[in-house]
Amino acid sequence: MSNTLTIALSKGRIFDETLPLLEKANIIPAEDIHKSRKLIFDTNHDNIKLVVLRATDVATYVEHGVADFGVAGKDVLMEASTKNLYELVDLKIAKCRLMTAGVVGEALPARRLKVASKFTKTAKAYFAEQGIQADVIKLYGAMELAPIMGLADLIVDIVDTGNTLKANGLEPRDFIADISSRLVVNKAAYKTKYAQIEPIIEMLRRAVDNNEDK
Ligand SMILES: Nc1ncnc2c1ncn2[C@@H]1O[C@H](COP(=O)(O)OP(=O)(O)OP(=O)(O)O)[C@@H](O)[C@H]1O
Ligand SMILES: O=P(O)(O)OC[C@H]1O[C@H](OP(=O)(O)OP(=O)(O)O)[C@H](O)[C@@H]1O
Repeated sequence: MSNTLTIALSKGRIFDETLPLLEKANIIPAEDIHKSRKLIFDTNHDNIKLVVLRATDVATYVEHGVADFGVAGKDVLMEASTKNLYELVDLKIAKCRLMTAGVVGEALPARRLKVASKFTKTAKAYFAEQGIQADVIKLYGAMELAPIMGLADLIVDIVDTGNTLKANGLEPRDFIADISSRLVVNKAAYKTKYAQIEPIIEMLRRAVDNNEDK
């Protein structure tokens, strides 16, 4: 059995907040990941590698066990297949909310709603739970356009400052979930590589607590 540990990360905002946490767990990339076109990176440990993926692919790599653990947003995890994953640590980074949003001041129509989102599974579950009839349309980005163009009555999207909604004439409506990034571990790897993984998890937990105390 290989004793290499592979950690899956995604570029973007999670990455920038994950690196300082990893550093506190003494895991440091051997080169500047931002300046490289590479996808696999060595670290200061011979047996720890980092792979850099799209945010939505991190859970897939860990779910299939080709990465041992990874960092992904709760929004992405709620959409993903996670039966082979443990969600072990709330890293409390990249915090935001998942919300519905619509055109400022516009009332909802008295018919089945049209909802556009990248988060279709979560959106369907949310409207079903509320007892609201809704057709959910899958989009891959720029969801704010959908209500403006008449593709949808509402969107389900991430809201932090609310600036993106405001800039597009939209307003937040209903809260769906608090989002932050989570450390996810492949269930089989957690058992077979426990001795390697557990100290790293413990250091990350401590790093999160230190961040919180500041
Ligand atoms: N405005 C925000 N504030 C805080 N956290 C956010 C915000 N937007 C997204 N996130 C969190 O950061 C994660 C990654 O977002 P990022 O914008 O870096 O990637 P992305 O553009 O959604 O992914 P990709 O384009 O690779 O599919 C999201 O899954 C979410 O958990
Ligand atoms: O409430 P705000 O502070 O404006 O943040 C919300 C925006 O942040 C995210 O987009 P991001 O900036 O990551 O761009 P992208 O997902 O479209 O790449 C999200 O998709 C929202 O559009």
